Amino acid sequence: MAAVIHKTGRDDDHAKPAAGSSPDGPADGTPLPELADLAWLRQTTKVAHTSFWAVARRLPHLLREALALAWATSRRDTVASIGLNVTAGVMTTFGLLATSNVLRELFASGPTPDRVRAAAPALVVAALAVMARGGMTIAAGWAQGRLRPQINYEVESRLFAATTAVELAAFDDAGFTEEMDRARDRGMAEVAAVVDDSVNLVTGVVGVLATAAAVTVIHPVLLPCLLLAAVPGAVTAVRIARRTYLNMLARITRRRRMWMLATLMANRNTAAEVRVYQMRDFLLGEYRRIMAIESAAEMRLVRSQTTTRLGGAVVSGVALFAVYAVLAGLLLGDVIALAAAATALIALQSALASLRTAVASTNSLYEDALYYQDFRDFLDRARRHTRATGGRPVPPFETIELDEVSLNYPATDTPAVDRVSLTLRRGEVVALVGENGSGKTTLAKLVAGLYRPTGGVIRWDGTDTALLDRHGLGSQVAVLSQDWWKFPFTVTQNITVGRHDRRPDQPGPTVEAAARATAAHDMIVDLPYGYDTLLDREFKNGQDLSGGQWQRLVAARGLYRDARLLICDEPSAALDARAEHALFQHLRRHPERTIVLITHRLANVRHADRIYVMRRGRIVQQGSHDELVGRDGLYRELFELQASGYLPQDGPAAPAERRP
Ligand SMILES: Nc1ncnc2c1ncn2[C@@H]1O[C@H](COP(=O)(O)OP(=O)(O)OP(=O)(O)O)[C@@H](O)[C@H]1O
Repeated sequence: MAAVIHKTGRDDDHAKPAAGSSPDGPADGTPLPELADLAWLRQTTKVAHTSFWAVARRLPHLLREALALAWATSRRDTVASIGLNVTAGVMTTFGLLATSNVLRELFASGPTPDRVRAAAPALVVAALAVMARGGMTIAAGWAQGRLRPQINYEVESRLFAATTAVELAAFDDAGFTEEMDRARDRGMAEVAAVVDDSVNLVTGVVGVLATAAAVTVIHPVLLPCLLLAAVPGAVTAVRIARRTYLNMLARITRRRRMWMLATLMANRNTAAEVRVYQMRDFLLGEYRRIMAIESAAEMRLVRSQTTTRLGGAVVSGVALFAVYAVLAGLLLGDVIALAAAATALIALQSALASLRTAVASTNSLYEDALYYQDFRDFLDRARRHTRATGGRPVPPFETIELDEVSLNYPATDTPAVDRVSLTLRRGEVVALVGENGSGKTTLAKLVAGLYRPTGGVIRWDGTDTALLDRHGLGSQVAVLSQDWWKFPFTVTQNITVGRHDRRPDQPGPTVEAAARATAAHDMIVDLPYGYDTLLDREFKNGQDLSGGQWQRLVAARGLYRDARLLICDEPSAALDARAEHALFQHLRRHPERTIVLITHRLANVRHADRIYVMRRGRIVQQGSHDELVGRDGLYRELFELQASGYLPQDGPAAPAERRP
């Protein structure tokens, strides 16, 4: 399987459409290539990490890391888990040695009552050792149980601290999203399991060592017998774990598609469109097709696991038989006494039980280690996508200057913004206009600091923004985006989240003032709980708003933020005429505020200080409205097209047409 992956697992394979497929989908109805072929997996190098020796080499490091995590989470519970388990192991040794003494006394010559009396002290020691061992194992289990939720909490905090710190551009990288899914899907949950397994492994190994010590004291030749009995089970367990993980790797892309389809079929947001376009059969058909491939892969896995298990069981049986044969031989050859042989049998059972624990936890640890590696890889990747926040302090700006700024989205050849130079000054209203896909939103995101330019420099008052404190820079920016998220909070929270850390003594508009400025106040007080209404239908007493009502609320959030640079990307697309008028009244020139306005409704940019017209990522025209309308070019063409919609269609014919 690994060979196939290495042969075909190149990144450029991802971009190529499958042979025989077309923009309308695969002509023959066969599944999309990523559903069957591992080459579509982005993280193909993972497979190389799954060989037994690769994992075995990582194991000590992993154990150290797991224990360090446990230590950082709770020292007391870590010490208790390991300390109590190790002491329980020592009790095993005592118990076995005492048992050996009991048997020696019982098998000695002499009257039975004398033999029993002689064995009594050793019997008491053996009983005490067993009791102490049981008590300590239970206490260790309690400490381990306490560790688990604490570690889960720690790990979740680390993951979400990383996902919220990465740059926005990370989410355009499909590899990042895939790793994030994998880390959230299994990786995160397995970290506590790694700690659990590490403690169990230590416990199992201590148990085996304790038994081995007892057996060696009784007779050294019994030690290799123990090893012989253990090896086949360990090999089988590791092989099964590796297969399971490889299967998971192969399935991840299919599963992501299944989640995607499941979300489309069972989601309030998509329910209407699914019905309007009668997509039910289409979606169910796609889902079933992937399910069929998924089930076939599962069946293959179960079959191969069963075969491996069967082989392992046969070899284990033979090994155990061999151990008994060796013991019989030693007994017959008078190498060991009967009492020692009987103790060896008991020790063998105890050792096998400890070995089973050690092997089972090695097995789980092996598998969990692979998932845990996903979690760590994701954190590493997230770190690479995270910029240091610190830098020079950012005083309120006078000018923002873009110097030959470009941006290429990941894995694209054509720049979305191409060598753009412009200057924004405090108190100006600047408009970006152009046809769909011309780069306006991307340019606005660059100005807002959401993306770093891939070429050129952005300077705030002459300083490269890369050198400035990111938090300070972001706090001077508000964006009214054309794509907003319906936060499932109350109305008030939906507005105040725009500047949730504003202290009461700091200046800024009140919630109501912001809502009034965007004509949202009246509609809010009409809601059943006014400003306290929860905006999510999926919770009790939750309400939803219309598209335009949401846009008013989102605009109120942007104004509540009260930032020096306000970027408005289609802020009125869903607003009615009255709300639009109210918003644009508010977006007038203000001496302290710079406004970047993106809109297709050119009537709204007439009063802008400067208008930049974009085409294919470049600025092709600039000037005031009157200047641009007075010249031939894209702006006049777009403006006249829009204006023609307001001219009477059946009015008097144009002079040229009136001529006979
Ligand atoms: N996240 C992204 N990843 C890759 N390409 C993108 C991404 N976002 C936008 N693009 C591409 O960049 C180009 C510019 O897109 P942008 O959204 O900036 O255009 P726009 O002028 O704002 O369009 P519209 O008027 O439709 O909002 C388009 O070709 C678009 O397909």
